[in-house]
Amino acid sequence: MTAVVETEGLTKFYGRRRGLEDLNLVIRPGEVFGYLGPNGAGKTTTIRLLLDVIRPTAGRVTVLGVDPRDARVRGRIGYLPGELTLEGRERARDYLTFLGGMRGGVPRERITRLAERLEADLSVPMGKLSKGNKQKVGLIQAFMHEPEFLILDEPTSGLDPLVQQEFLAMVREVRASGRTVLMSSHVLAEAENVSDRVGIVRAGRLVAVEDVAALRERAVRTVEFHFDAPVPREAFENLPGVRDLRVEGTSVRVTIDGRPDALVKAAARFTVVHMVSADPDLEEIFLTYYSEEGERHARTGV
Ligand SMILES: Nc1ncnc2c1ncn2[C@@H]1O[C@H](COP(=O)(O)OP(=O)(O)OP(=O)(O)O)[C@@H](O)[C@H]1O
Repeated sequence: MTAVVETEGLTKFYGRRRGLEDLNLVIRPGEVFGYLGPNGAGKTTTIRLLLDVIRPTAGRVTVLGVDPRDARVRGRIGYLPGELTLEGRERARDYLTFLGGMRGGVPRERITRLAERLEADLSVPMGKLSKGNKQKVGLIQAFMHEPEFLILDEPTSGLDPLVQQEFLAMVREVRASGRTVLMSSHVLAEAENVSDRVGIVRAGRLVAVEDVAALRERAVRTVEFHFDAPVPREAFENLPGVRDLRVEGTSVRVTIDGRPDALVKAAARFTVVHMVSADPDLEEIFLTYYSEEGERHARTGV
């Protein structure tokens, strides 16, 4: 299958200032790719290159199999810019209807349904929309024509937590229909929920690309079992991935590194009355990885 995005040595300098350097990235059809990095890392630069808003200094890029300069590809993409400018007296609904017409006609009910889901007020003139409502209008226009590829720059900024959840549900639906999403963020927690893979960019360089499920599997977490009677320590010793074993009467507390399978099977030989497993803090794992491996990647390129 053709990659949705494929870049080779993609580079953008603004004069002497590095925006992005030597980006080699493939985004596969049907995945949600989280593009993460601190402010000024190069996320927006990458997105603008994909959309032909700016042109590369060096390197190559294809989007949905074609050069982004091919204007026909634009209609197949839904784009939420990071800095949205929605001004004027036109009502949000009229603006969205107009845009929908430009994109070959978007059913009115679809716009209404998206507005309901995001709790967006479309009766307000655009210039008078609150920041959060502007963001919602931006999201509606990105999703409404059901594009093959959604590029969302900081999509949840300004949205309250409940609306964020709804947005994430929308992203999952896009993936379920086999379409592709690239979303940028400077917060891992926001992207980890829905992303299949995450890429980290820093100071214009991609320092890591990780599978979220694999990252979770590598995570260190604490697990606690409570049994109906005291258990022998030996039953939990030397289990693969188990560290810091503490057996106190009827409870067992361990740190596990990787899969909990062996531990769960060992515990299942006794009567478990209660179990606590702290969710791995992906942000923490990622930061560890980011500071150790990431530094190495950045230095050596491997
Ligand atoms: N038009 C421009 N002219 C000069 N430098 C620019 C321009 N746009 C971006 N840069 C620089 O390129 C680098 C990458 O910026 P970019 O906007 O891509 O980062 P970002 O990861 O999107 O950050 P943010 O989260 O703040 O939007 C920064 O050092 C920025 O100052």
